[in-house]
Amino acid sequence: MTRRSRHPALKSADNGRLTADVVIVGAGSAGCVLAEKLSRESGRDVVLLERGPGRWPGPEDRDLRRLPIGDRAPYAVRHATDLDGLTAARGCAVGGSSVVNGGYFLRWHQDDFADWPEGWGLEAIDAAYSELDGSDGTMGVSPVSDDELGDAGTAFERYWSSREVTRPLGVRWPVIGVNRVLGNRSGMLRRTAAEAYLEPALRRPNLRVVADCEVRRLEVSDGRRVTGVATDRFAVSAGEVILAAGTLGTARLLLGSDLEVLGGAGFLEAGEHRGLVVSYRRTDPAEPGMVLPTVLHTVDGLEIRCYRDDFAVYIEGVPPSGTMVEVTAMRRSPVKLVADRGRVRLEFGEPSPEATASMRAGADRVVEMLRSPDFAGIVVPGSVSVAAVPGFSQHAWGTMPMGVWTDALGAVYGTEGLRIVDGSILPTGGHSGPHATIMMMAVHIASRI
Ligand SMILES: Cc1cc2nc3c(=O)[nH]c(=O)nc-3n(C[C@H](O)[C@H](O)[C@H](O)COP(=O)(O)OP(=O)(O)OC[C@H]3O[C@@H](n4cnc5c(N)ncnc54)[C@H](O)[C@@H]3O)c2cc1C
Repeated sequence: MTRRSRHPALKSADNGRLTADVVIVGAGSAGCVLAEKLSRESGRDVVLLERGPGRWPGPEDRDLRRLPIGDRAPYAVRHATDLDGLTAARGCAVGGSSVVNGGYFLRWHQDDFADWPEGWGLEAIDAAYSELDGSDGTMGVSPVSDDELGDAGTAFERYWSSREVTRPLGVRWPVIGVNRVLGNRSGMLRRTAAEAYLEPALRRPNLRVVADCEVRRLEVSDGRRVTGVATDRFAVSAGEVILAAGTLGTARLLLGSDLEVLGGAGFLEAGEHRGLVVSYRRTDPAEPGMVLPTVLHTVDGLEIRCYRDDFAVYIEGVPPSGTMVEVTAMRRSPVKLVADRGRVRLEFGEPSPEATASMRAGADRVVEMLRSPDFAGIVVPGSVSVAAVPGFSQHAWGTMPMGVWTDALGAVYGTEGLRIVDGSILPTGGHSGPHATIMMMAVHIASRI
C-alpha cells in the first residue's frame, strides 16, 4: 500500500494504474497554478504528483529570515555542480521552490518580452502578472517597507538614487535603476504557490494530489506519443502529461526518456545567472529581516543585489564569509545539465569573457559604493573583498524554450500528449529573478489550454 499523506486533503493512490485526463508532474511554483486552473473544469480529471513530503511546510519553514536549503533542510534537494564546493538546491515540497526561495517577487522588464512567441503580448502578460502581484493578488505581494530595509539597504538606495532612477513603491514594472524588492509573503512568512493556488482547490473531486511520489520516467510509444508516467509506486495513463518538475527535474525526466525528438541527447543546455560576490564585514550585526531587500538593475544587464547579511546567517551549515553584495550578469550564461543518477549535474565551465568583464566592472562600482560616506559606520574599513570566481543564482532556465522546442503554450514539438510548463520553457532571460515570471507563464498558459 502507499504511504499516506499526513495532510488530510492530499489523497493517496492505490498501487497499480491510475487514469486521468491530465497528469501534472511537480507541485511547484508552476504546477500548483496548473492544478488549480485545470481542475476548475469539473469534467477534467487532474492528477498532480509531487516527490516531496505530504506534510505542509509550517511557519518555521516559511520564515523569510532563513533560506531553508542547508544540509538537513526537510524540503530541499541538492544537485552536484562542477564549481568547487557549490551545489544547486531546489524545493522538494508541496509548493516546490516557492517554499525555500528568497521571497523576492519582481516582474521582468517590459522589453524582456520583445522576443517571446506570438500570443505573449504585453497586455496578456500584465493581466497574468496582476493576478499574482496585484493589490488583491493571489501571492500576497508587497514591497519591503522603509522600516524593513535595514541600514545597508537604506545606504544602498541613498547611494544609487542620487545616480539612477528609482521605481516608485506602488509600481509593479521594474526600471533600469533602483528596485525595492517586492515579496510574496504574509508578514515575514513566504506565501507559497501551494497556499495561493493548491489549497483552495484541494477539495475538488476531480483533482487528486499525491505527495511522496517520484515520477521515474515518461511512458512513450513509437518514440513520440506520451501516454503517461511511471512513478516509484504506480503508473498513470493520461491524455496529456504536463511536466512542471522545474528546469532540473524536467531535464532529468527528458534525458531519461525515449523521446525521438531529443535524439538520445546526453545533456540539455540551460541558462543561468552567474554572480560575483563583493563581501565586507559589518561593524554591528544586521537587524534580522528579508534576505534581499533591494536591487539595482543596470543598462548593461547586471542585477546588483544588496543582501542584508552573511549567508551563514540564513543557511544552516554555511561558514561565515561576510555580508554580501552580488553583481549578477542577467544575460544568459550557459550551463549543461547532465543526467547524474536520479538527479542532474550542472556543468558550468567558464563564463563568457563579456559576462566576466561586465561583472568585474560592476564589482568595481560596488567597491566604490562600499567605501563611500553612505556606508561609513556600516562597513569595517579594509574589510571589502571581491570573490575570485563567480558563483550562480539557483535560477537555471530555458532548456526547452517556447518557439524552439515547444509552442507558445508549452506543447513539445514532434511529440503528442506532452507539454512542459515550468522554468524549462522560458524563451529568454530577464532583468529580474525568474519566480514571478514562471508563475505568470503558468497563469497565462493554464487559462488557455
Ligand atoms: C534557494 C532558492 C532561492 C531562490 N530565490 C528566488 C527569489 O528570491 N526570487 C526569484 O525570482 N527566484 C528565486 N529562486 C528561483 C525560483 O524559486 C524558481 O525558479 C521557481 O520556483 C521555479 O519554479 P518551477 O515551477 O519551474 O519549479 P519548482 O518550484 O522547483 O517545482 C518543481 C517541483 O517538481 C517536483 N519534482 C521534481 N522532479 C519530480 C519528479 N520526478 N516527480 C515528482 N515531482 C518532482 C519538485 O519536488 C518541486 O516541488 C530561488 C530558487 C532557489 C532554489
